[in-house]
Amino acid sequence: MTLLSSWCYDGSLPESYVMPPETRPGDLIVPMEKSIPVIDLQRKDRKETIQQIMKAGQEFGFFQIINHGVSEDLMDETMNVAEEFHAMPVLDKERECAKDPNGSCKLYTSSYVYPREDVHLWRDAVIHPCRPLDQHIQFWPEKPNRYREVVGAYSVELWKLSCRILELICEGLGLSLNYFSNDLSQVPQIIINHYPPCPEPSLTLGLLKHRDLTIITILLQTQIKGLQVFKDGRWIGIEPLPHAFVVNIGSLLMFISNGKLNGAEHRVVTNSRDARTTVSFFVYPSDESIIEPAKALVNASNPAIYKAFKFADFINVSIINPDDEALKELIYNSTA
Ligand SMILES: O=C(O)CCC(=O)C(=O)O
Ligand SMILES: [Fe+2]
Repeated sequence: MTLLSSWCYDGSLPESYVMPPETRPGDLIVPMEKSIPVIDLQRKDRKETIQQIMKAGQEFGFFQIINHGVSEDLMDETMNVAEEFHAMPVLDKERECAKDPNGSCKLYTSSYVYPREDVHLWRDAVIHPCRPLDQHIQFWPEKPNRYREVVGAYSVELWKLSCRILELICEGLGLSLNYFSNDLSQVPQIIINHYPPCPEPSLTLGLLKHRDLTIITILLQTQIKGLQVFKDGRWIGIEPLPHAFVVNIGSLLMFISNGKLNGAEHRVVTNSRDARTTVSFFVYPSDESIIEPAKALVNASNPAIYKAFKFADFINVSIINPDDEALKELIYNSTA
């Protein structure tokens, strides 16, 4: 396998990474002043916290959380292990990700569909399931040495944090607090993204404009900028805050909330100086889960914007056999 991190340091930007003008990042300096809300989860007033989350979820689809209860040491250790993983030689990374005969741990460059891409993305990634931990941890990398110990502890904490955030969102939406405690949130995955320094950051991207195909995503980043959110027709940079998490609403929660929460579009720009590593916690449903606007949010004056569909069918038309028309047909309720 050719990973970006194994060849990119001495090269110029190959043609296959040059994006068409309309998708290029263009301005690398984007405003931070209107950046996304920062929400303190330790505030005493639960109602206030919920209101802040709902407002941020509607306006930006993104917010940062501080005082979230995950230890700073664990966050730092997780980032260290993530950076060490991507710094290993390609053959080591391949070996460490090949422990599951069913391929649950995936190492790839650009996107899942590299061979089908017109233009490649400037990132490498590893993704694996993390729950229940004892069913998956034996297939995770054993190098760097502390990978399993640290990422295992991290995924347990992030699971708890995701449940807490989803409960606050349920309360904000007026859904029962356990709305997501069934199949809808039971298959989280850890993804470690790595964006090496890029020779031509203005011509390519680490990730194209997208919505996460998740319920929510919780992102750990460092002080190195790169993530941008699309709001009101322009890009806004997400300012790195030490030991904060960036939380975003995924498309599935946009469907379930019948559009009340915004699954915001975002992208990743690269830079020529620093490698950037991020760790995302993707909250996913099981393949068989039915995604649909919550019944409590739909009535005669708020008809369902979206149809009910199986998560696996959504993944199929979004990623496996991407087809825009089939996707629209699957998700939109034409009678609304
Ligand atoms: O690396 C980042 O800043 C964002 C990653 C992301 O958007 C994703 O993994 O879906
Ligand atoms: Fe994303």
